[in-house]
Amino acid sequence: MNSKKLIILGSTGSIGTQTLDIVRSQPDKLEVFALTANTNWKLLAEQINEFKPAYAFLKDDQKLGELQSSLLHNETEILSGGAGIIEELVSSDEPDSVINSLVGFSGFRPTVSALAAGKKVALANKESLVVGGALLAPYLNGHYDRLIPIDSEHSAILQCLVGEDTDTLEKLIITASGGPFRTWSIDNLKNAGVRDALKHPNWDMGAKITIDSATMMNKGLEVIEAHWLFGLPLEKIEAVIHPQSIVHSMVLFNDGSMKAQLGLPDMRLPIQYALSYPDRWPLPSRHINWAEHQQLTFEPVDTRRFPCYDLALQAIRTGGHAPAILNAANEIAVERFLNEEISYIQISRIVAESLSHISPGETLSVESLEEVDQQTRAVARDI
Ligand SMILES: NC(=O)C1=CN([C@@H]2O[C@H](COP(=O)(O)OP(=O)(O)OC[C@H]3O[C@@H](n4cnc5c(N)ncnc54)[C@H](OP(=O)(O)O)[C@@H]3O)[C@@H](O)[C@H]2O)C=CC1
Ligand SMILES: CC(=O)[C@@H](O)[C@H](O)COP(=O)(O)O
Ligand SMILES: [Mn+2]
Repeated sequence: MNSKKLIILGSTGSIGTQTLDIVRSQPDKLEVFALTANTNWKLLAEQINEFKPAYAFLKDDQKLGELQSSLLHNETEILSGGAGIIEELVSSDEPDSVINSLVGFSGFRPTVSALAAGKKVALANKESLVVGGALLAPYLNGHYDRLIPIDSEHSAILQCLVGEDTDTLEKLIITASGGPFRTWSIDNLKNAGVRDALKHPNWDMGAKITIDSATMMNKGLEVIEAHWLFGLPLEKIEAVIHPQSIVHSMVLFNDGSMKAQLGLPDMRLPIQYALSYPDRWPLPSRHINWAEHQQLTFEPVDTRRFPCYDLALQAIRTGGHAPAILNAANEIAVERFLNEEISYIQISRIVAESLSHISPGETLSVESLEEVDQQTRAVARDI
C-alpha cells in the first residue's frame, strides 16, 4: 500500500503535534507533505528537521529568518505570506489528505479549498462546520469519504454508525465533561479567573477550546457540528454531562438499542481513526482499567449557569449567518477573557449582544461569511 501524503494545517498546536505522533508511529502508512504554523517558528523548525516535508508555511513573515537559520537540511521549501498560499498547498496534486487542526474561523477557507480540490479532509476545526455547514453539505454524503471528523464525540458517533443503516438512527447523545466549572455556583462563576478556566478536568488542549469547554460553548458548537455531519435535525441531538470523559458519545437506534464508544481521554485515537477510516490500525496506548474507573455518571446540562450552550442552539435555529456571528463573537470574547480584559460571565454577554446587533442575513457564500466574520469581530471588540 502506498503511504498517504498529508498536509497538516496547524502542526504546532495540540491536535497538530498529536497528529505528528501518529505519523511517527505509522511510518509505512503516513508521510508528511506539508506543515503550517502561525507564529511558533521554533517548533515548526524542529518538525521540519524531523519530518523533511516538501513544504512548510509560516504565517508570521517576521520570523522567517529565525526559522530558516534553524534548519538542518534544505529539502523543504519554506513559504510565508497570505492565506492564498495555504489555498495553493491544499490544492496541489501530490497530497492525499488534509488534516485541518487550525483553530477558529481561520480554518474555514482551507476546508472549503481542500474539499473543492478533491482532497480528503480530516477535520478537527469544528468552526468550519459551525459557520459554513450549509456550504459543506455537498461533501457530507453519508459515506464519510471526504470529510471525516476528528472531534472525539463525532469520531465516537462515526464509530457507532459503522455497519448501521442511517435510516435507523433515532438520536445522538453527545457527552460533555462539564468543564472546570461544572460544580461552581453562579456567584462563584462571577469571579472565575483565566487560570481556573484553563484547568480542564480531563483533556489537555489549546487555550481557545479549553475556554469553550469552560463556558460549554464547545458543546453548543459540537451539536451544530453533529447536525451537519450526521444530517439529523436539532431535536434528535442532545448533550449530557459525563464528568469522567470515558463515554465519548452515544447513538440511539429506532429499536431502542443504544451504542457508545468508550476509551480513556486521548485524542490520538480519533485522529488516527480519521486517517484509517473505514479501517482500524493498532495504536499503542493506555486502556481503561476498570478497577480505576468504577463509576460512570451522567447529569443534565444546566443552561442557567452555562448560557453559551443555549446561545449556540439559538444561532443554528436562526440560521443564515447567525452561527458565524456566534462564532466570531465567541472568538473575540475568548481572546479578551484570556487577555484579562473581560470577566468569564461577560463572554456569554458579548456573544448574546453580538447576535442581537447583527442581522443574520440569509444567502451564504464564503465571501459573505468572511464579511460577517469581520463585521462581528469589530462589534464584539467594542462591547
Ligand atoms: N486540542 C484538542 O484536543 C481538540 C481540538 N479540537 C479542535 O481542533 C482545532 C485545533 O485545536 P487545538 O489544536 O487545541 O488548537 P491550538 O491552539 O493548540 O493550535 C492551533 C494551531 O493553529 C495555528 N494557528 C492559530 N491561529 C492561526 C491563524 N490565524 N492562521 C494560521 N494558523 C493559525 C497555530 O499556530 P501557532 O502554534 O504558530 O500559533 C497552531 O498550529 C480547534 O478547532 C479545536 O476546537 C477538537 C477536539 C479536541
Ligand atoms: C477532546 C474533545 O473532543 C473536546 O471537544 C472535549 O470534548 C472538550 O471537553 P468538554 O466535553 O468539556 O467540552
Ligand atoms: Mn469534542
